[in-house]
Amino acid sequence: MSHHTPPALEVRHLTRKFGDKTAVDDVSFVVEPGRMTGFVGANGAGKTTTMRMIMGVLALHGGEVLWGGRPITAADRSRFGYMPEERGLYPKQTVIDQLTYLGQLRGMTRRDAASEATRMLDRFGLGARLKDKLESLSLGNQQRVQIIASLLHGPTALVLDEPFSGLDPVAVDSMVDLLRDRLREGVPVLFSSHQLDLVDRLCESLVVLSDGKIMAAGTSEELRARGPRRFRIATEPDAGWLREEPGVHVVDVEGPAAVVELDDAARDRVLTHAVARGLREFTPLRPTLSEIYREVTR
Ligand SMILES: Nc1ncnc2c1ncn2[C@@H]1O[C@H](COP(=O)(O)OP(=O)(O)OP(=O)(O)O)[C@@H](O)[C@H]1O
Repeated sequence: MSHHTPPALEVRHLTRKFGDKTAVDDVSFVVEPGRMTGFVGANGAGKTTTMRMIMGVLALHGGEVLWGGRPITAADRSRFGYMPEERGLYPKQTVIDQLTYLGQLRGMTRRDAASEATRMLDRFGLGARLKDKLESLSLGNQQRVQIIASLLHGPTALVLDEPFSGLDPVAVDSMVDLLRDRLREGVPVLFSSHQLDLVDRLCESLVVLSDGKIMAAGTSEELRARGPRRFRIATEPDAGWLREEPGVHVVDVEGPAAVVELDDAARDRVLTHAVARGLREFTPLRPTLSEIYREVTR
């Protein structure tokens, strides 16, 4: 096989209505290869609907889905890994039979599917539960099996609807390990989540949806560069004077230290004044993705 850039997953002007309501409204974003992209937004923002359209289980009312720059095909989608919101496994079947069967549906041989499923179950701490029925597992463990089902066939892209919900921190970490294997091979990963702290820790890119519309989309760096810049400024004996400075929004001040938002025009002037007042510190702060999320959905 020739070495080529792995494909990106892209949606352009995606639109979906339910009756009078536009659940997804002209949504465009790119999930870059090898990148964990977090998909966040309040309940009902349209994340599940968007993911269903990407996977072709829900018809598009406008826009398109592209894979590697071309309109996506059913064959492309069949190589994706998808974890739908409704978890569709069979409670009465054993874990290993189920995963083997799902692997075969995805074109694996019985033997490959069984050995890969066993390997992944081991990594997920479920090696001893192979022959147990799914319904005898805790919900968190059922969730792990569901995750393995979406990863078993070495998918070319991953679309995961709330994959971490209900997982304990250890399970989250082992899942992230499994995902990183795929990311290293250039697989784009889109996952929705309500857990902003997790998104913060895991994602290089973020897509923020609100009421069906894109509020922000891009890499963490791009999004951080967009908002107002925050600085920590310390001057002796106190930093209260910053409240009087034009172009400065004081977020917090305590004795000699303050956290402020500055526009570029104010920065040099504030620095000059700070030096005149006994400068101790003038440090740019990196907002977390959670802060960016709150900023763009405010
Ligand atoms: N089959 C449907 N019929 C009618 N309305 C629907 C249907 N599916 C979704 N909707 C509506 O579309 C909007 C978006 O729903 P969606 O499930 O995509 O949001 P979400 O961001 O995934 O929310 P959550 O975080 O709660 O899962 C909601 O207002 C929802 O009620």
